Amino acid sequence: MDFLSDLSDVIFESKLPLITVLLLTLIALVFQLFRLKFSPLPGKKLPPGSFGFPLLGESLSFMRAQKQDRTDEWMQTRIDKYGPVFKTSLAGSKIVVLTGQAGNRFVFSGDDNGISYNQPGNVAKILGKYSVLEISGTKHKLIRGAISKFLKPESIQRYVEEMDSLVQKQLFKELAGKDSVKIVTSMKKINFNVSCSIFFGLPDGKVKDQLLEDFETTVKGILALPLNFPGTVLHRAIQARGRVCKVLSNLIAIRKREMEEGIVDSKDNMISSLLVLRSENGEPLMEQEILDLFLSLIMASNDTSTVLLTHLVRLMSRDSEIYNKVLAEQKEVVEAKKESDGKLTWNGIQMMKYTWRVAQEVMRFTPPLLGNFRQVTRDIHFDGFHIPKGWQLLWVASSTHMNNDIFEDPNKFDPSRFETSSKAAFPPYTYVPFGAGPRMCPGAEFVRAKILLVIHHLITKYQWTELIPDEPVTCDPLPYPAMGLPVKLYQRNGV
Ligand code: HEM
Repeated sequence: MDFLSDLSDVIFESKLPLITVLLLTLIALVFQLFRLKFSPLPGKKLPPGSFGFPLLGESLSFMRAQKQDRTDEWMQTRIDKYGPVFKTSLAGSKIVVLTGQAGNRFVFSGDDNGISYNQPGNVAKILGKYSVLEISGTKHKLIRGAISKFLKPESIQRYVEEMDSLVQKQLFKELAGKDSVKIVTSMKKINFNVSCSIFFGLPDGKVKDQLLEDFETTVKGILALPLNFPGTVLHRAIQARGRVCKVLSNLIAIRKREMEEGIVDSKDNMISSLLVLRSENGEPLMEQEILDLFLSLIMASNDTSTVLLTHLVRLMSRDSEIYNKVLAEQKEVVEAKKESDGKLTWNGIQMMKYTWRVAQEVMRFTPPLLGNFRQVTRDIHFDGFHIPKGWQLLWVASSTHMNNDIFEDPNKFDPSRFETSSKAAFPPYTYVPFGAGPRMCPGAEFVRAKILLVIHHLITKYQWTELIPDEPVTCDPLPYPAMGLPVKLYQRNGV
């Protein structure tokens, strides 16, 4: 029986005391007998799979796999055993994992098909009920439209020079004069500072530094136990959320004033563009809606971009051929900048084709987000299986990224598979680091520009080597090097 294999996992690989294991065994046996006798859904064909232990489900083995960066293996074992659609139970929820092109297509197909985007756990408590991850229907369309307008290539072209000077300044602040740094910490700060300046027009200084600290505390609440009283992680997170909202609320008041005085245009930053937004009935957004939206934007953009940058830096310290090819391309951009007064323009970004292919291949191997959840809002069917209302769906990027029917020789790191000529080779819904469909990441172009600017300035000024060879990666829940990727820096001359 499935639960027996889970049990042996727990006994042999976990550090639970024997008495706990025996107690769990007993509960599991009683539960299994109960389940066989009183099946809750007679006659309905549920997806195959195991709910594991009562209460614990398969959470222990999943968490262990995450810690050891073996989540793909955890998924693959179940795909081999049950097929591309299987059920499991994680963190107290019944979940159907959908993998492969058809599974992805089903999840990504929309919000009105019995599948809603609302996120499980503490997400709504932390990001607020108006966060972009919670809203749906016309409100989602309205707000998503406004964010996308600000993040689309035409808009980025307007602020790319500002973004470039922000990246240079932040990189200098983080790296200048140091002979070693932790890449994760530095990249997180650079990402946060650049995004906050571009999105909200927030200047550097103590307020911004405190905002990052409070924001980090806020994010920790997402995975915390749902216990909200003084001393708990969730309580601290909710307090920190209050402080973040206060800073953002002050900024909103300043932007409102500036707009009234005609000092800024509604296109100048995201706050201004949301302040002029009107619903079908001509109603403006409430301040709480704007605040929740901002929190979800910072949340969605910061760690994901940091993971991508971190893995790019790590790869380039390990693979000198890729490092040299990226450097050669970036030297061409330095030459081209001479034609535009030393400024990095949108055209300069377009020249960084090879560098972006490397980033794309990094995201194929290590998608910054494993995948994402959906809620089932009414009984639905997929691939002949019944999925009851109240369960959750989980789509998983790596199950198509590492499939050799889709990607030739998937374990080979090969950026050339993203050359335009071979693009048609990937069927839709198979390369999905940014998701797909109406909820696809609206920040993909913004992140491309930001990542390329950081790599441009980093590689043309520095070389680096890892200080901890073979540092393991651990997913908590995003895949970061366990010790934060400390590197030794060498200043480069003459580029
Ligand atoms: C490498 C960096 C990034 C990756 C890999 C990434 C990936 C994703 C993924 C997988 C989703 C969920 C799609 C789904 O479940 O269907 C998502 C949603 C989202 N992302 Fe990103 N993202 C990145 C950077 C950003 C940035 C920089 C921003 C903002 C500027 C951003 C804003 C959002 C928003 C607002 C959503 C929710 C969209 C909606 O519900 O309509 N992301 N992202």
